[in-house]
Formats: sequence, C-alpha cells, structure tokens
Amino acid sequence: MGAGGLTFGYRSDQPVFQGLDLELPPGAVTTLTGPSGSGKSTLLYVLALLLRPTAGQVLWGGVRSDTLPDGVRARLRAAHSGFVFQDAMLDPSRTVLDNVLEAALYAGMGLAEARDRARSLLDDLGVGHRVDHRPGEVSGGQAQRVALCRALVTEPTVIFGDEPTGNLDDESAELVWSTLAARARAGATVVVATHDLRLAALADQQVRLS
Ligand SMILES: Nc1ncnc2c1ncn2[C@@H]1O[C@H](COP(=O)(O)OP(=O)(O)OP(=O)(O)O)[C@@H](O)[C@H]1O
Repeated sequence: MGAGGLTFGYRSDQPVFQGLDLELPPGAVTTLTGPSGSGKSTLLYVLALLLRPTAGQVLWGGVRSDTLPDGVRARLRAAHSGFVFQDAMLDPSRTVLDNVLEAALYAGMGLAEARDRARSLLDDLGVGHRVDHRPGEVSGGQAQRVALCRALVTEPTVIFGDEPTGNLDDESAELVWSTLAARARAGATVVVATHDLRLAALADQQVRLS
C-alpha cells in the first residue's frame, strides 16, 4: 500500500497534512506517532478509503483506489482490510460473538467457518469467556480486544489500528501487539496510530506527524 502527495483538510483552508508520500510495505508494522491532533486518525481514515484525500492518491496493491465509487471502496475494505477504531465502535445491541461474526459474514464467509474463527480469535485475545455478553457488559480493554478480533476475522491483507492498545494494561497491550506483529510476519500490511512510544519503537517503520 502507498500514498503519494497526500493532502487532506476537513476545511479547505486548514490542511491536516500536506504532500505526504508513504510506502506501507506488506510484512511490516508501520506506526503513526505524533501529538494529539496531529492527524494520525485522519491519515488512517484516508489510507483506509474512509475519507477521500483533498489531493494526492492512495494506492492499494499498486492500484489507485481513493477515486473509486463509494460502493467499490466499501467492498474493497470488507474484502481486504480490517480496522480497529479508537473507541472500539462495537454494535451495542449484539453479543460479542455476533459483533465479530458479522464482519466475516459481510465479507462473504460461511457461517460455520466464521463462527469457528471468531471463537478461536476471541479465545486467543483472552475474551472467549465473554462471547455471550453485550459490549455494554464488558470492560473498555475487553471491548478493544473484541474490536481487534472483528478486524482480524477475515484474515485481511491490510490492518489499520487506531490506538489499539489505548485502554489496555501492559500484559494485554503486549498480547495485542504480538498478535499484530504475527499478522505482519504472515505477510499483512499493519498500520497503527499510537501514543505508546515504547511499542512504536518495536515497529519496522515509524511515521511521525507534527
Ligand atoms: N470530523 C472532523 N471535522 C473537523 N475537524 C476534525 C474532524 N476530525 C478531526 N478534526 C481535526 O483534525 C485534526 C487531526 O485530528 P486527528 O483526530 O486526526 O488527530 P490525532 O493525531 O489522531 O489525535 P489523537 O491522538 O488525539 O487521537 C485535529 O485538529 C482535529 O481537531
């Protein structure tokens, strides 16, 4: 994945970032660091095709993707990427298991496989005992790990994380980090916005926004 001359502003007179050139290689973890408000989340949204850049381009697999129609970008995202949002953004009306399952079903996976993968991931991330609970009945750190499971269940080739360890104790943060690193070792492109400089130091590539 890459980006060239990437510029974005929520208002045309106030760019959040301007002229960014980035190469986000498969098989590597790239971290986005920088002070609060420097544009880490915004950059993730643009790279993930959730926001269109004001100028410049986003390439997925070498193909220009930011200009594709909304529906095509949505299908690309579902088929190839997973996104861990800063505040988990789970559906409060569905169980933990269903939140993870839904992402797999939406991407076209069969029910039995989706259920097996979801359960196995939730177990791996230490939240397997909460499958029948609603998001409102789990802790912030548990919800964040469920959100990671939802992002990983389709085995995406690109994984975006917005502060995926923000609510976690050291042990759970290590678990999340090693899970993301393992996905990168298996060939995924992993892009993570983080304030945790200790974890960022372990990344293969760091991009600092100012
Ligand atoms: N929806 C929006 N409309 C207008 N401005 C926005 C919007 N979202 C973010 N901004 C502004 O864009 C800038 C970048 O915000 P962004 O959330 O990307 O920063 P960040 O580095 O992720 O911050 P944090 O570390 O606090 O999460 C900030 O000045 C913010 O106030």
